[in-house]
Parts: sequence; structure tokens; C-alpha cells
Amino acid sequence: MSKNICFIDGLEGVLKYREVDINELVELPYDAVSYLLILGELPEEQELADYSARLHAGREINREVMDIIRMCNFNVDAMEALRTVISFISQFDPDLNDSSPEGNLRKAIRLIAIIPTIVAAYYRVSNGKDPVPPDPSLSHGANFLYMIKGSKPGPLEAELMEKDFILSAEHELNASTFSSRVTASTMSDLYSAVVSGLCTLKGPLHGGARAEVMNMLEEIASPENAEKFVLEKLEKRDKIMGFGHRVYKTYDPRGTIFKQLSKKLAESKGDMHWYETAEAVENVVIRELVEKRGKPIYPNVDFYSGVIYKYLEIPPQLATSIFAIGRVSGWIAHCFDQYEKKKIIRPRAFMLDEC
Ligand SMILES: CC(=O)SCCNC(=O)CCNC(=O)[C@H](O)C(C)(C)COP(=O)(O)OP(=O)(O)OC[C@H]1O[C@@H](n2cnc3c(N)ncnc32)[C@H](O)[C@@H]1OP(=O)(O)O
Ligand SMILES: O=C([O-])CC(=O)C(=O)O
Repeated sequence: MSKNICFIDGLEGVLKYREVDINELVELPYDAVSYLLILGELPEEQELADYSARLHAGREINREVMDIIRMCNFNVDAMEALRTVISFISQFDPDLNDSSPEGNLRKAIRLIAIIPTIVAAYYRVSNGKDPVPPDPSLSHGANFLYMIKGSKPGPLEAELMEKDFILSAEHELNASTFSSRVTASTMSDLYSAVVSGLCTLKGPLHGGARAEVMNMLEEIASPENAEKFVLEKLEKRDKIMGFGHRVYKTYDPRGTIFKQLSKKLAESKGDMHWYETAEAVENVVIRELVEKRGKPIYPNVDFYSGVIYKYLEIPPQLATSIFAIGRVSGWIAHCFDQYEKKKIIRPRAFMLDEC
């Protein structure tokens, strides 16, 4: 079953969730992809409507949760607030210790629904604004943008946010999913497994790279500076954030889709600046690492997604938590699979030598 959740061909650059290619998945609503990951099949129309309705019903946060959000430190990454709040709310979920498939599904839907609201409320409060309540008429992506900006996004921005969540949703045994699975393998509860995933996603070698890409673009500032920036980094043997992958030894298919989408967004805004700066970085990295040194270092999922966030005027502080909004469905799919196995994950220390 676990092999079924995700398929990656790292040499050919192929990615499928539950046997559906990423290029097809990206045309679906996020809710359908989330349903596919968690329940194993694409939903029929009524099943999707019911699933979306359950997500809408789980989006509101109450006053106590708002109080916790208001107590968070707004000078650090939103991931700190997110893991704190998820940990806090777990105590009040009536299904916390109901490990039946139904109890776990109820928790799963609550988690997927509430995470965007927490991130958006944190962002609003940190900017001295009131939180914006969710709008049940909007998709998962459009509603998130609405809750952070306070006005409904245009169709392209809404589409891009949905696609961002889909492209971020699942990636086999990446570090954060592995971490969630290990927690689930002890038969600990789903909130604990999601908190494990959040803590692991945060690191700059994993999901935290997206924020680093945004900071890097800001530092480079314009396409003409890309060459010098990249050469200096490589000279010092520093990594270029948003490049390289443990599994892909060619273009990451998500990176390719994100690149096309970021170009579309840049064109629609009549502002190619960030796109061209990123493309200039990519060209130098490909020339220096792939063509001259024969290293398979291509843009990964975090590179052009960072460009999209720049155009959406999302601050780097929020980037990893937005990744988590998409990824939570993947973590949960793996946890459900692990719960079925009822088998603890306990590798031997010598296996670390191969990591
Ligand atoms: C959602 C995600 O998690 S996607 C990944 C997000 N992370 C990043 O973008 C951070 C930058 N990238 C990296 O640190 C790495 O490529 C990783 C962590 C993604 C993969 O790591 P690994 O498979 O362990 O590769 P490793 O770090 O050993 O690198 C192998 C070689 O490629 C080089 N390399 C790998 N990535 C990069 C990069 N981004 N920039 C420059 N060189 C790189 C390394 O310096 C190393 O060179 P060497 O053999 O001469 O010493
Ligand atoms: O698979 C990995 O190791 C990292 C990655 O791309 C992801 O988590 O999306």
C-alpha cells in the first residue's frame, strides 16, 4: 500500500500520487488530491462535495486558539507558531485517542482544514490586523489567500495557490514524511505525527529552503547580479538554495511546472523581474554544475515556488508553513498506511551511514 501513495522516477523526472501523474493532478482541486492521497481513490462528484464541506466546517478557530496565536512571537518563522498551536489544540480534540479509522479521518480533516486558518491568523495578527474568517464559497487555495489578504484573490492567483498546495502535497519518504511515519509507527496520535512532520519540514535543507530562496532572490536583486552571486557561492562550496535533490538526478517535474506557473504569473503582472532573476540563477547553476562539472543539480520544488510567493507578496516568514498546508495531506496518507501496518519503524544505526 505505501508504495502506492507515491511513485518517483528520479532519473526520468516522473512523479505520481496514487498512480496519477503530477501533470494531471495539478489540474484538479486540492480537495480532490487530498482525498485521493488519504482515501486512496479520486472522489466522485458527491464524495468531493462532502469532503470539501467537511473541510469548510473545520476551518473556524475559536477564541482560545486566537489567544494562543496572539501570545506567539511574531519575529520568528510562522512554523514556530504553527507547531505550537497544533500541539495546543490536540488536547481538545474529542477524537485525540480514538485510533479507529473513522476517528483518525475526523482528526485528519480537522488538521487539513485548520492549518491554513492558523497560518493566516498568525500572519494577520503579526501585522496588527484582525483575522479574516474563512469563506466557504472559496477553494482551499483561494480561501487561504483571502484569509491572509482580506480580499478575494483573482482567478490566476487562486489557481496558483491551489496548484502550489497540490505540488507540495506528497513526496514519498522525504524527511518530514519519514518523521511523521516514525511517530505514527509507535501508534502515537495523528496530531503528534503531524507535529513531527512540521518540525522536520522546517529545516533549510528541506521545506525551509523555500524561504531561503526568497531571501536569496532579494539579496541578488536583479538578473545581472546572478552570475557573480552563484560563482561566489560555488567558490566557497556553499549550496545554492532551491537546487539539488536526493532522488531526482534530472529536472524535478514539480520544479518544471512551478517554473511555467511563475512565468505566467509574472507576465500577468507585467513584471518579469523576479522570474528573470531566478532564471538567471538557474542558467548559471546549470552551466557551472551540470554542464561543466557533470553534477545533477537542477531546480527543486522550492525554487520557482519561492518566485511565485514573491509575486503573491507572501513574506519568507510564511513560506514553510504554506508548504505545510499542502504537505499535511501527504503526511496523513503515510500515517494511515503506517497505522494499518501496526509495525514500529526502528532502523539500525549503521543505516545512517547510507543516508
Ligand atoms: C522539499 C525539499 O526538501 S527539496 C530540497 C530543498 N533543499 C534545498 O534546496 C537545499 C539545497 N540542496 C541541498 O542541500 C541538497 O541538494 C539536498 C539536501 C536537497 C540533497 O542532498 P544530498 O542528496 O545529500 O546531496 P549532497 O548534499 O551530498 O550533495 C551532493 C553534491 O552535490 C553538491 N550540491 C548538492 N546540492 C547543491 C546545491 N544546492 N548547490 C550547490 N551544490 C550542491 C554538493 O556540494 C555535493 O558536491 P560534492 O560531491 O562535490 O561534495
Ligand atoms: O523528497 C525529498 O527528499 C524532498 C522533497 O522534494 C519533498 O519533500 O518534496
